[in-house]
Amino acid sequence: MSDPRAAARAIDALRRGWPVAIDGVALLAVETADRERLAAFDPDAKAPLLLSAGRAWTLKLANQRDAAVPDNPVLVDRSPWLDFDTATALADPQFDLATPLKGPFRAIALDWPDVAGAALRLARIAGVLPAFFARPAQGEPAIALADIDAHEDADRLRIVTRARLPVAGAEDSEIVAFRTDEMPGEHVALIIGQPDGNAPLVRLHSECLTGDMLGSLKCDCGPQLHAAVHAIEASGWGILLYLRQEGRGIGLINKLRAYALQDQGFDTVDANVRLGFAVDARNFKVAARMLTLLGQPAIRLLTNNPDKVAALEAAGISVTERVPHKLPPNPHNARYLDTKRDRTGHQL
Ligand SMILES: Nc1nc2c(ncn2[C@@H]2O[C@H](COP(=O)(O)OP(=O)(O)OP(=O)(O)O)[C@@H](O)[C@H]2O)c(=O)[nH]1
Ligand SMILES: [Zn+2]
Repeated sequence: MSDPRAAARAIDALRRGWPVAIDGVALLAVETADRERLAAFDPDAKAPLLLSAGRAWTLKLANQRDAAVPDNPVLVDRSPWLDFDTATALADPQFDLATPLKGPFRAIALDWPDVAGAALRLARIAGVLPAFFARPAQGEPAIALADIDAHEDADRLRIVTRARLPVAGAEDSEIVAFRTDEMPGEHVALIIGQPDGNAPLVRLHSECLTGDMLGSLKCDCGPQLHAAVHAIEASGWGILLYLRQEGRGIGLINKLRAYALQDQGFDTVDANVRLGFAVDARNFKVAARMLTLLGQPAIRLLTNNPDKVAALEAAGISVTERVPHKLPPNPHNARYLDTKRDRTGHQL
């Protein structure tokens, strides 16, 4: 039996700088550790460092091993000069340009690739940098791989409450709130208008605190959010899903780290890779589950992103039409939109 609460406890531990054990491997997150915690975790200074494929590639470590499988995590041998500060420099890309790294570093065989992948996933869910010291477990709070799967299982989402919610531009609207017992973010659906027998016009909007709330001009999220409400209202009826998948699923802090890298000149794709994350870490099964709970197996989708169509179709939702959702660029987001068109397949 998998236990999603075990994953919730592990995520909490990572954020507090406490070690966790996944299937017999003890892991200490570099970001939330410090010298004392590292010394307590690994008194002999032998524990190697686990890095994501993207981070290892950025540091030119990935090609030393597994060149054929560039998505694989990499284990870095614990040389005497790989102390806590150096590990931080390996984990955190913000200083890559300013501080040429010490070395040399050596990638060593990773006998537990599934555990490594699970650890990096946990880091993403916890919103910390994907880098860990690793050694055999010695009684740390344990989780199994299946616990992490259970934690992210979209089928655990359920409707908790619903209420009328008139919004600007769509007064005949109802909000429906969804959650699982363990996951912190509550997703919501705004049902705009009344079902009229036609497939609803649906928008999947991923949370963007900077764009949705602060009026950031770096992206197109704020204008897209408001334009979606108007487009759905004008279409007769439909559903806006507001998904708590900030920063394409890497969380606010890591998105802002990606922004800091963009300040150094990297684009939105390379910034995610340098941090050690997937370019898009969102799980659109969440959206499919919400539509299923709302009784909508066939929809028209408002998006420029063919991946969203494919992900919904793969999760059993029939997308009968893709409706473009383009907003005019501004001087601050023009490069971002160009990158989406040129590198992530957006139809812009
Ligand atoms: N990691 C990261 N996330 C970003 C960045 N800019 C915007 N986001 C997030 O991207 C999400 C919005 O996704 P977009 O890629 O803009 O658009 P999309 O939803 O994939 O596609 P459309 O449906 O066509 O709009 C939100 O969660 C934003 O917080 C960035 O530079 N880095
Ligand atoms: Zn945004």
